[in-house]
Amino acid sequence: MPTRFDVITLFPDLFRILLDQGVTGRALARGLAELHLWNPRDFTHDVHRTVDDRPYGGGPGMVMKVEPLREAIQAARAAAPQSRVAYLSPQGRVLDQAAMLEIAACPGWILLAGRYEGVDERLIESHVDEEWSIGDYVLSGGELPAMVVMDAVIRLLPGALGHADSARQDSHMDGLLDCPHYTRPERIEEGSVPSVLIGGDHAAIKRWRLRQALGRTWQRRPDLLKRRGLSEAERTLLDEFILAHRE
Ligand SMILES: NC(=O)c1ccc(NC2CCCC2)nc1
Repeated sequence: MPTRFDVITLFPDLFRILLDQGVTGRALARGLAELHLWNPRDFTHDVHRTVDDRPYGGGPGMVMKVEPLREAIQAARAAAPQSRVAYLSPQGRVLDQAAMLEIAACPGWILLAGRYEGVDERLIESHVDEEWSIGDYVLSGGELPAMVVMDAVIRLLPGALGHADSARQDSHMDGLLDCPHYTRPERIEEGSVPSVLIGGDHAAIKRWRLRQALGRTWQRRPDLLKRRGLSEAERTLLDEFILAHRE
């Protein structure tokens, strides 16, 4: 059963990025996921195809009107009855990898990408199920956040990645930062590859990678480590890392 994304956007062409290449392009081409685009301008009924208007109370910029968005959402809901509606905005729940796993578990999402100063609050209150943010910063549209969510979610779908394991080994998977990566040649002016990775001791390589992930998380994102907690074995590996990295 493919995961279905219906995106409501004034700029559908922006989403070619997802369709044309990479993991998302292949997954969409293979039907692991579906992408449908709905332009609110197609749901206007005036000669000027008006989707925005001036804000009540004054102030700069424009606000997206309720009616075109309501009709676009209703059309998407009719096409995707199992989908929930999510609005991308800085006022939303900030998403992390755990949230992406939750999102990936649902059959489909109708993503509302806003523009201008945002959408009329009555649309959000009446037709939006969830509000999401990809981080605490302001963007000129909800399209890039929508694509960020779709990219993060699609790569979690079974079969989306070449090697099933690579999704699980993604950084921020099981709450740790990623270990360092190396490829040929083994020796270059920038340095050499850690010898453990050259040998064939797969148990040692697995331990080294976990030790590095734990150590880097401890060094760079202690907040993640605190939230995650450590097993006895992980505690030992982290202690080894700290001992080896004391100044
Ligand atoms: N941090 C975010 O996820 C985010 C989402 C939307 C946005 N801008 C949009 C919201 C309505 C008009 C432009 N900026 C930031």
